[in-house]
Amino acid sequence: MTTRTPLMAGNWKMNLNHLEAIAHVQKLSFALADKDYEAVEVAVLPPFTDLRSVQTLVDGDKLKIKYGAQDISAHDSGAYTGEISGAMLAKLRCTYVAVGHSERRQYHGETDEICNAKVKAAYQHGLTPILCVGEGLDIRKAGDQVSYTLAQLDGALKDLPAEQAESIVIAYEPVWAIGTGEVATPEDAQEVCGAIRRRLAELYSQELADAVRIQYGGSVKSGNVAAIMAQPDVDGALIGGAALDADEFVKIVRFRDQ
Ligand SMILES: O=C[C@H](O)COP(=O)(O)O
Repeated sequence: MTTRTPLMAGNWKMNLNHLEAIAHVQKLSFALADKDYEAVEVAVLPPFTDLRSVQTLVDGDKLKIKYGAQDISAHDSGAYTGEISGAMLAKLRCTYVAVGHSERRQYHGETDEICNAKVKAAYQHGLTPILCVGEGLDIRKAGDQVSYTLAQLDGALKDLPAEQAESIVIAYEPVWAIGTGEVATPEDAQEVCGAIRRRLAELYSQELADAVRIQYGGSVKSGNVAAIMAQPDVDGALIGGAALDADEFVKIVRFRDQ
């Protein structure tokens, strides 16, 4: 049985400017100790404009916290106004990049095909994608959450070689639970995260499926994280609102103490 190190990643969304980012990461780094990093991988996903400041702080103080971006262009360079390439993120020494967050899908029309191109762009530049999948409320009410989410997974992983897929992180985020306070039950999270792992085994191999980390995201807080993390196929969380409060985020990282 593969041991998967949990990944707790804070997605700041469009919050905290570069000065606030420095203060926030400093607060996290003062609070987190070596034993936290031994038990859990900790990452933050700030806005693009914060990344250089976060990089300087992390490099300068040799912090163990990882960081990444919330999006990546499917293109390498050129006339794509407003976009940020994988090469630019790699130059900032990002580890992770979120791909296909439901807010990108909803407000920016990102399809599974675009997510597939972005996942490939991330690997091309040595970045690890955190691929977000998950159903909306109508799909959940119809009981189609597993088939819907697996179709998103299939689309985003199309033609992705096993050597790349083995390091991907999948974030299962039911859209109805994002920012609503409506957290999925631990059983809801396990149902879909378990199905994702079985699909990875079908698409690749059991060994690869056992190695991939699958996060849950959607109204995760210190008060509910332990029950979610107790599920066998949940290997971490993608945290939005609660990641903006450093004390709360640290408590989530220390989910075993809750
Ligand atoms: O990326 C994070 C998710 O969208 C969850 O956000 P939330 O914790 O505010 O519900």
